[in-house]
Amino acid sequence: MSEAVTRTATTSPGLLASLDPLLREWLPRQRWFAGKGRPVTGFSLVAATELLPATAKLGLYHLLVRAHQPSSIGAEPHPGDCYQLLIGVREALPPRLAPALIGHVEEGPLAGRTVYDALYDTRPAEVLLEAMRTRARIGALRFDREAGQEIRAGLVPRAVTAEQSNSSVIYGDTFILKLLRRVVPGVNPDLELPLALAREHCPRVPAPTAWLRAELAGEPYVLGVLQPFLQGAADGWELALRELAKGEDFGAEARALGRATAEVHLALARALPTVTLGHTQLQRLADGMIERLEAAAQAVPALHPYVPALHSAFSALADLAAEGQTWTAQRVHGDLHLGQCLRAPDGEWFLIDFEGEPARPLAERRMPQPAVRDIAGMLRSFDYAAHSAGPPAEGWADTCRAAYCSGYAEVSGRDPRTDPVLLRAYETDKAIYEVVYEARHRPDWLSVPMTAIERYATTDLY
Ligand SMILES: Nc1ncnc2c1ncn2[C@@H]1O[C@H](COP(=O)(O)OP(=O)(O)O)[C@@H](O)[C@H]1O
Ligand SMILES: O=P(O)(O)O[C@H]1O[C@H](CO)[C@@H](O[C@H]2O[C@H](CO)[C@@H](O)[C@H](O)[C@H]2O)[C@H](O)[C@H]1O
Repeated sequence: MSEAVTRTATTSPGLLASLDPLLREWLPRQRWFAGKGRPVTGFSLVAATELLPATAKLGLYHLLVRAHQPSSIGAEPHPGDCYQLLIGVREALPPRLAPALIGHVEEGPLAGRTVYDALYDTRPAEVLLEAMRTRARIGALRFDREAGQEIRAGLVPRAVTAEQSNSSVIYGDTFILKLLRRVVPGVNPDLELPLALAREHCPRVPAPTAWLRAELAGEPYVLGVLQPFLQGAADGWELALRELAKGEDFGAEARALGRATAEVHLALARALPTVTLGHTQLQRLADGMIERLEAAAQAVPALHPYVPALHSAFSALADLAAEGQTWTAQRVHGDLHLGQCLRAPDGEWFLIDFEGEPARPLAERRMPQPAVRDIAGMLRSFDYAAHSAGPPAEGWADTCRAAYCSGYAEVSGRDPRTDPVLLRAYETDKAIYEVVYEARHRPDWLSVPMTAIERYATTDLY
């Protein structure tokens, strides 16, 4: 497949060829690399923009590269995922940048120089913030800032080193920039939903201050979002594990989280269209869940014995649809779990990361869905916490579940437990997603969702 390449005039055409052998080795080792388990057979350049001249002491390229990989057996041929890279070029790396090393270039325009992941370096990170501050247009890159939002010059950057699906830089404890790593064309919910919520004055989500986009072959790509940094905030996952380790209950926080989730859902339902899901749509929803179950069982054989029993959670949903049950669907978070909830030092909860499940197509992530989907994600997360450290703490998770649902009902007027079939279907679907996610990214964690799978396969609805 041929693809139009966008590059600024000064970008050398031999650049990608000279980086190719280094990227083949480096890219698959990154946590955010989505094509784990299949070799990278080559790259093609989607866009290249020189942000600092490579001839200088420090060069900087913004690259969008497509990684070619053989399709999984039986899967449709795929052009390969497109990744956003910020490549720094230096004579040699100072020791502080050693973990960011990509390699030493042997041939081509950068021969003899060292290239590295420049997001971890001060000057390149400053270049990005400055470009957003000044609403720069460089090559295909469009840096924008929300009207009325100011960015002070000179904020000092530091990269977030935690392993994530994307990569983030904090600027002076004032802002955090998330650079998306695997990028796809279209409207990205990670910018779309926080902007919509900000315009609804929803206080539970940090409002985007600025963003980076590209226009390539007539298609928009969201590449990054800058938002206020919640200084001193702790994420729900850390807090839950801390309370568990102390033998403390997390009910009050779970209730507050339920309230926060409902506030966000109500604001999303005001800001963006809602639809009623009738028989055909619910049947399609159940069919999609069944397809994912079957695909997951192909990918992770440990699921095989549970397939028939799990199937019944989805056919129960289809049965309700056939009886005439309907549900309202709206835009949702799409991948809600404790790690996506931040508690500020004053005790207020915020929800972040509206990208949805990164492995699903964008169009699917942007579809209105029953709000129960997010609730199921959080309930799974309490279960994860209860099973990830020490002996399983089932009672602790049950208290969290009940408190979270009650908190949600207090604000929304609807208790998720009044939809047990839908809730079970979504929890099962999420646990199946988690099995695949863990098998791919964190095999040591596989037993956590597998324990839930076993339970769903052998117990009735609550
Ligand atoms: N507004 C914020 N304030 C403080 N920390 C944040 C903020 N947004 C994100 N973070 C931190 O950055 C981490 C990664 O952000 P997230 O949007 O979840 O990215 P990813 O898609 O890579 O998982 C979060 O787990 C959180 O610790
Ligand atoms: O990186 P993202 O936040 O977009 O989400 C992915 O990674 C998550 C793990 O970091 C994964 O979440 C699963 O593990 C969590 C504990 O680490 C647990 O709280 C969640 O309930 C569980 O789903 C998430 O599924 C994945 O999309």
